[in-house]
Amino acid sequence: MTTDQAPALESLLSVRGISKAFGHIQALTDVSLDIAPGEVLALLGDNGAGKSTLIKILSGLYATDSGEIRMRGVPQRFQSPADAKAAGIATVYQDLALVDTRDVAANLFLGREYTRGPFIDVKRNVAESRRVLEQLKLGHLPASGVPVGVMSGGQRQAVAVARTVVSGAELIIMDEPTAALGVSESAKVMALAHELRDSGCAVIIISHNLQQVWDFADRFAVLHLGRLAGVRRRSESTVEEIVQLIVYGAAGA
Ligand SMILES: Nc1ncnc2c1ncn2[C@@H]1O[C@H](COP(=O)(O)OP(=O)(O)OP(=O)(O)O)[C@@H](O)[C@H]1O
Repeated sequence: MTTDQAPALESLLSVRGISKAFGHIQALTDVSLDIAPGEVLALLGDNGAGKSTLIKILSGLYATDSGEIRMRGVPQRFQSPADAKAAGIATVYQDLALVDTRDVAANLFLGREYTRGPFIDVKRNVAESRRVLEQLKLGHLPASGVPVGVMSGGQRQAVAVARTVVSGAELIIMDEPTAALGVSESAKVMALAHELRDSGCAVIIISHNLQQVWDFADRFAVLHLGRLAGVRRRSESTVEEIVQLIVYGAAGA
């Protein structure tokens, strides 16, 4: 049995001994986890296992009761989502938070547009958007002229992910990215995680669906009743073992 806690490369994010309670409910107990640049980690667990709580802590939405978060070895104290963003962590929630009436370029650069004097430099924003879309192998998406509201679920997800790249994020957290998607769109979104990884970002994907993430994640971290039940490298584990961790909190149970 492998308990592959630390990745081979130097950690980008290092979480040590995180605990969090809501009143009498202990949502997380002593969770420690590492993720390296260029790695895709799937965060798995049954309903109520603590996935959302952990992600909200990493996103600066919840404070921890105890434990430590480091980015590139530097201790962090997130008091707001802005703090987590400033540390290089971007989270794509299921609502995607896109402006449906605006095009891709407007969404990618919302609030950080290139300007020329007092005006938004639309040409440059579109050109930079094309560059980011190409980088993520999303060159088929129109950078301008088409409101994102008319795009498919998978395309909108891709736009939300591309926006995290524009923001300069190093760790991108995707919260159930395929929950509302069909099989082929899901596969495209998961492939996008590989593009992020290949560009040196670290990616955490939260999922209920092990089958969907199995082929795409390098490692699997399983939460069970608020505790880290195990971390496994895909190359050294099986679907059956991960399912046991999810359901029973232990392999070979
Ligand atoms: N804001 C909150 N107030 C009180 N209890 C909470 C709160 N958020 C989460 N919990 C509780 O903490 C535990 C962990 O919940 P969490 O949402 O993190 O799990 P999850 O793995 O994301 O589950 P799901 O897959 O159903 O979203 C659960 O018992 C949940 O009821």
